[in-house]
Formats: sequence, structure tokens, C-alpha cells
Amino acid sequence: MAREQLNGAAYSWHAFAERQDLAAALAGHVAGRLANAIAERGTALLAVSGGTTPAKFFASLSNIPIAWNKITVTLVDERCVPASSPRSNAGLVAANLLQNAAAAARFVPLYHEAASIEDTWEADSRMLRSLPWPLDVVVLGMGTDGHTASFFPDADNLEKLLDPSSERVVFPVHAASAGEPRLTLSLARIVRAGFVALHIEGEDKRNAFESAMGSETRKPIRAVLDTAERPVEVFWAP
Ligand SMILES: O=C(O)[C@H](O)[C@@H](O)[C@H](O)[C@H](O)COP(=O)(O)O
Repeated sequence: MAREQLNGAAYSWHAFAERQDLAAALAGHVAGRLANAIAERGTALLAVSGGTTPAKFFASLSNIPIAWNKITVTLVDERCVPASSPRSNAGLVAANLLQNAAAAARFVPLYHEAASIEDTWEADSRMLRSLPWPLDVVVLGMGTDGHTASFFPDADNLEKLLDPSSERVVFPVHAASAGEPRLTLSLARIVRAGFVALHIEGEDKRNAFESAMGSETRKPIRAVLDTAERPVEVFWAP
């Protein structure tokens, strides 16, 4: 687990030969952090990303016997679609993580089918503020464009999304590259987590990550690494 220092970005690189091995190892790290949080403060707050990468990790984590009834799970970001949509991160989490032992966890979604994304945003801000912040664990994904969460490079409010001093919990995101309108946790909430993991798979994403570490143009994933209160733990498999 070499600690890499590329142009000042502090992170630990955990490489695995097989994606299933990564899933089991990441699940073990996350479960351990959640159990520690419960021991320390009687509860734990976990935020996970969606997309196509995390399903194996979710399945591994769902089977680990920790005190899931004391854990709140929420999302790093969400597509503004019904939970029944195949694009829904809430639907992905329900089908893959909130199963087995983890079925006892409390899940708090970001998106509710409301009149507008802004209505959802306001409602979510009030509801999400009541969660037991700070995050104990956050698991991020990344796109080959260097986005993470819904911090898309073409987002119309990217500066606000990446403001480390923001008091906002959640922001609406409109970005042509995002597909649907999104809701995303603010960078400020993500970087204060006790454990920040980045889960990426494939050569394209490894190249994109290394490019973001060395690039003059500051990609969103680099903004997270630069402002995280602890080195980000990167989990990668080919
Ligand atoms: O809602 C989402 O899409 C995610 O939260 C997003 O940040 C994701 O982690 C990356 O886009 C990678 O997605 P893949 O795992 O599909 O490559």
C-alpha cells in the first residue's frame, strides 16, 4: 500500500489482480471503519456512489455482520430519476447493498420525485442536515473525465460544488455530460469524512487518475484529493 505523492496529492494506492479481491478488501476496510465509528459514537454514517463499478463491493459489504441497525447509508450523488429507473443509484443500493446483514441499515435517499430539482434540493438539505455528520466513510467513483460524485467538469455550478468552505449539504447539478439532472453531496461534506475511498477499475480509469494527478488543469477528483482531511485510499483493479 504505497503512499504516493504526485505533485503534492496525498493518497494510498491499493492494487488488486482481481476485481473480486478488491471488492472483498474494500468491504473489509469499510466495515472496520463503520464498526469503529459505532464503538466511538454509537452510530455510523456511510455515503456510497452509484454507477456500474460498485456492485461487487456492495455485495461483499452486505454480508459482513456488523451492527447495521446503527448505520445510516446515504448517497454521494443521485440521478434525478424514479428509484424504479435502471439509472437510479438508490435502486442500485437497494438491490445490491441493502441486502443480507446490511438490510438492517437505515437508508436516506437524495432524490424524491418532486415538482423540480430545486424543490428536491431544498427538501433534501433540511432532511440531510439531521443526519449524524460528519461522514465516517465515503466511497467515491470516478469517470474518465476526472469527475467524481456529480462534480462534472461542465457543471454550471462547479465552483460552488468544489468550495471546501461551503455549508451546503447537497447541490443540484445540471451538466450536459451528466445525462440527467443530478443531486450531489458537496465537496465540503465529502472531504471531512473519516475514511475516503476511491474505487476505480480498468486501465482507462487508472490512466485518467494518473493524468488528473499530473495535469495542470485541476480535475474535480484532484480537488477532492487536495482538500481531503486525510489521504484518499485508492482501490484499483484492471
Ligand atoms: O452517479 C454516478 O454515476 C456516480 O456517483 C459517479 O460519480 C460514478 O462514480 C462515476 O460516474 C463512475 O461511474 P461508473 O462506475 O459507471 O464508471
